[in-house]
Amino acid sequence: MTESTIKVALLGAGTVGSQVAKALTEDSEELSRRIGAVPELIGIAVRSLDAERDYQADPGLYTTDAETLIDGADVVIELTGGMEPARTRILRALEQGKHVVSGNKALLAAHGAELHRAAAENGAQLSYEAAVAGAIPILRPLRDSLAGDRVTRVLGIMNGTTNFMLDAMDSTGAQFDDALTEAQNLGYAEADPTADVDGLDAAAKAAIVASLAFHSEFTIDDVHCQGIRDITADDVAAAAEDGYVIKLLSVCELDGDGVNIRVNPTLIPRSHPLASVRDAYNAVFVESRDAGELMFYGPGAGGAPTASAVLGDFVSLARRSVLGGPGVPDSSYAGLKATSLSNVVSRYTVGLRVRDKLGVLAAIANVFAEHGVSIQTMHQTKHREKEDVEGDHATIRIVTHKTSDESLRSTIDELSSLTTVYDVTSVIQVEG
Ligand SMILES: NC(=O)c1ccc[n+]([C@@H]2O[C@H](COP(=O)([O-])OP(=O)(O)OC[C@H]3O[C@@H](n4cnc5c(N)ncnc54)[C@H](O)[C@@H]3O)[C@@H](O)[C@H]2O)c1
Ligand SMILES: N[C@@H](CCO)C(=O)O
Ligand code: NA
Repeated sequence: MTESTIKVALLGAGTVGSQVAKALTEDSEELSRRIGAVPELIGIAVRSLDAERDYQADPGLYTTDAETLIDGADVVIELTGGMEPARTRILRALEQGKHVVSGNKALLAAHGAELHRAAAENGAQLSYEAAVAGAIPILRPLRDSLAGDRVTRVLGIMNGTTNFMLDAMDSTGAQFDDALTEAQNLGYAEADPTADVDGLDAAAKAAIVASLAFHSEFTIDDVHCQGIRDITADDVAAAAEDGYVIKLLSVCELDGDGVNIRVNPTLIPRSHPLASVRDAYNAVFVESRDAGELMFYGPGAGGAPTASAVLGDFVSLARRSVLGGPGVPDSSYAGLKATSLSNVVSRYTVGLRVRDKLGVLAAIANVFAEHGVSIQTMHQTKHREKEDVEGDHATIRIVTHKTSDESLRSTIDELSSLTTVYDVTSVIQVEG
């Protein structure tokens, strides 16, 4: 019996694309057995034919003509990143009924609805497990395994770069910029790492997760997002002193008739399971009505781990294609809307640099009280030599009881206007 072939076009040969090219080349026989057809890598679209790559495939496979490559394929694997030309190329493939695997969370979080529609209209499959939490299977569990349950909340660490950086700052006292450079060298960061640092990568993932978990359409614009750019070595050290680590947390939860989706740095007690998520690992908790609490943990970034998720999608859709089945479109029947932060309550830690004189603490405590924000602990952590301010000054750290985002914001606004407060050095949520 002659086996059929599945023609694969790979777009991009960077950190992840190289590893996918390697697996498609070296594991072809094993993949054939799993699929029931022979995967044939027919070409790799690149920007430059003679760039250095982590894996060098057959030189004849590289091409700068992505469109012709797509037109001759059965399956297109997009690993170039960014909006264009990735969007146009994926649409071109889907409109011809070709199946697509992508790891492009930025694109999915901006144009997911359009891509899903194109897939459904043309009987094509669109899979993107690699887009969220790297190697960790999280999208397939949300789409398939939990399809009969009701998810109420998803939260976790969904960006490897910032987790790597915060972990390095916590465990070795590394500086922000050095930790970022190392994360880039290890292949964790996006081509433009500001997407990682400013929380946009985690926000894109949160929008994708929320869409699948709550059967609705969310984009990155629905996510309240704060990155880690303002987190200093002092913040990390102060958190450590109090028994906390700082993590960039993503939360998607039912909020009345809608869904609240947010990303922000958060203090986590060292005893909390999320505190032990180190390096570029990710962890995602899913809470649902019937299953209760589920935890997914593993490598959230990096070439080979992410290639694992890409190949999982590829084998899965290729097998379905061999069996003759159409794709299973994502459902967005629920149509839930994103909510504002007004109902979100949390504890916060607030760092202040103040003039060190009689009555300052009382004045600060009074501002919190006026806005109905209850203080749990308040201490003067350090005296510093004067640098940019006149006279003695002190660093104050306050931890609040649970309060609304709105009350906290108005408290911070008023504190900032006090002449005795030089600056508000940090405002970070506290979990647990
Ligand atoms: N690196 C990771 O850990 C990781 C994890 C999950 C998802 N992703 C996603 O996977 C995708 C690829 O990530 P990466 O880390 O491999 O990025 P990368 O920057 O290492 O590789 C992208 C490659 O695509 C090439 N490219 C860009 N535009 C192109 C075009 N128009 N035509 C042909 N080639 C083009 C670039 O030259 C580069 O070689 C991105 O969408 C990224 O968000 C990456
Ligand atoms: N830049 C991303 C890659 C994985 O999606 C991260 O650091 O998590
Ligand atoms: Na994943």
